[in-house]
Amino acid sequence: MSNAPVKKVPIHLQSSQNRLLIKNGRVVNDDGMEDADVYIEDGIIKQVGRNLIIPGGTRTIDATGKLVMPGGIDPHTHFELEMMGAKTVDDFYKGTRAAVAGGTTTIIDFVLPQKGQSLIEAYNNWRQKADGKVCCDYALHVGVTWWSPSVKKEMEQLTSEQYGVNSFKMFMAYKDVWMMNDYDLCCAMETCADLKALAQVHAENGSIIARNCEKLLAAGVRGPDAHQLSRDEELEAEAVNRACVIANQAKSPLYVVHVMSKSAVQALQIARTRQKLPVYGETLAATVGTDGTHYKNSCFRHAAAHVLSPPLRPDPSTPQAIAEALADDHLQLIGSDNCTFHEKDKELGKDDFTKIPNGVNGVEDRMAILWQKAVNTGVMDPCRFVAVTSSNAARIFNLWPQKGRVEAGSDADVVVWDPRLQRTISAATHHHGVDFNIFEGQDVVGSPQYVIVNGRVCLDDGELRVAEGYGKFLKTPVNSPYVYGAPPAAAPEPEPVSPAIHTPSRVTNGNTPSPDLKVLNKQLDGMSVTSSGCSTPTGRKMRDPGQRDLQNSTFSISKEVEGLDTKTSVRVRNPPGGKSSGLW
Ligand SMILES: NC(=O)NCCC(=O)O
Ligand SMILES: [Zn+2]
Repeated sequence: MSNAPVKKVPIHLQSSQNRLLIKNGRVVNDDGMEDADVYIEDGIIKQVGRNLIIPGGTRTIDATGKLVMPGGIDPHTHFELEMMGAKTVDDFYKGTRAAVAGGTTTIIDFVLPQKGQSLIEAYNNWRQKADGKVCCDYALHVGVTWWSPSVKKEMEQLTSEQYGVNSFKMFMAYKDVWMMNDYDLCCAMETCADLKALAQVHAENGSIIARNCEKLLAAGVRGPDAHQLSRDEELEAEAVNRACVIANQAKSPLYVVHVMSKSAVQALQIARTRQKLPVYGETLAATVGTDGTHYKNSCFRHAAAHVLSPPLRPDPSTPQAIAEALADDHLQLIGSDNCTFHEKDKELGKDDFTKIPNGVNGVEDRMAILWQKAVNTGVMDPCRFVAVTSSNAARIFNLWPQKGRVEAGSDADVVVWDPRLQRTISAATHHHGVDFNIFEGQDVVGSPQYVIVNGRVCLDDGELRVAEGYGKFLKTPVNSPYVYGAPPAAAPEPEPVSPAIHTPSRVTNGNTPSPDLKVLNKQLDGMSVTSSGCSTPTGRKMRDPGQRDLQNSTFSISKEVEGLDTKTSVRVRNPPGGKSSGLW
């Protein structure tokens, strides 16, 4: 495709796309699947069901054999970020273009102020960079990279309706740049709790990393492989534990961004047993889709392209373990941390690994990689896939059910997913600005065929037709019911906050499985064509022993969806948190 951006097309000029019917597909939400048609008008899902009455002139997409899912929400991107003396290649146009190509229809980027800089000034700067360029909707987290009474005041301002921010990220690494000490971290988390915003942390022990870097450089160890050596799993796990302790002391819920190792997942699990408030864990497509063996590649370009923090782990069992942690609700979301740098920028660290700009791609391939590694292998069912790629982010950041759900009244951000579509990931064909892809050469089965963004068909039978500036900024209100609990009802005691967090094992979408669910799921296991794929309370797809591979399995989504003349709709149960009431 041409690199020239398509300028925004006013919605009233897109008449043929104002009304859209997606027919014969299987609708997948995080709590169940049903065979249903989806009717969209003026950017909103108007009806979901069968035998819908549709106005003439409506465009129809035939989704026979396809899954109809909420568009992905990538909770972690860095578009047009300046760091370590370089600027990311993917700006808000190229980045969101790549996002849409892969099935993601909302991204949440990070405003990262310099130490001493006004948070509001940085926020305005980000809005300026993004507003005219985004091809899909976006929201913003704001980094708290230093501490003072003015920062506290600005956090309060940012959570107002005017700015619409409900999450703040603190760094425990990047010493002397963005890192906060424990005292300041505690103050920032207390402020988040007071404001009913969500505290996020980059969890790595930055002081010890700095010391390790000094020692490695002094010993003449200067190549990209030293990046991982300077910040091993122990330093991530220690920081995860410390962040949980501080959050507990500050009485704050916590969201740990990019959990990259088995040790860190374990630290999260242990901390949750004593944690008073929710702790969420996000991992990355990079962690599930590749590993740290690439740091040993003799080509500097190749090794440096994989440098991000925390790093990919050399333990080859990590990707599978992380996919399982996502399936079992030990982790709740998968993001990309998309932060791409040109070769010439990575070369800033040619003779000193500490100067390699940190970051990798992932916003485009996040969904296909997880599908390939977790759904096709039987680790996760399609409902859990929707939960971790979309709905959980919508709930946590208080965008649900506007986003993250295929339901009447929700925004028409919809993906028609072809579970049989085969392709090979490559920098030659991806839609990023960067010329390297960390998943290069990987074959995936399952990708979007159509991507609908606010009612507009932006990926049309594989043809990307995004429009620059078409997306809008999403204000995220504080006091997410999912994080802070629904407002108390009249008589009964309020529900405990987010059961997902307190019962992290064996659940789909954060719910403790009830006995009847287990029975239901057992029955579903025996059902073929029309049954829900949400067949286990763990989120793992039921399968017969030895049939882990979707392509070789009797569980064939495509086969199941095709040729149906009857419908079985299975709703597993209502999601926690209830419907979001916090939207302004
Ligand atoms: N993750 C990374 O390596 N780069 C982006 C900045 C950050 O999130 O740490
Ligand atoms: Zn990041």
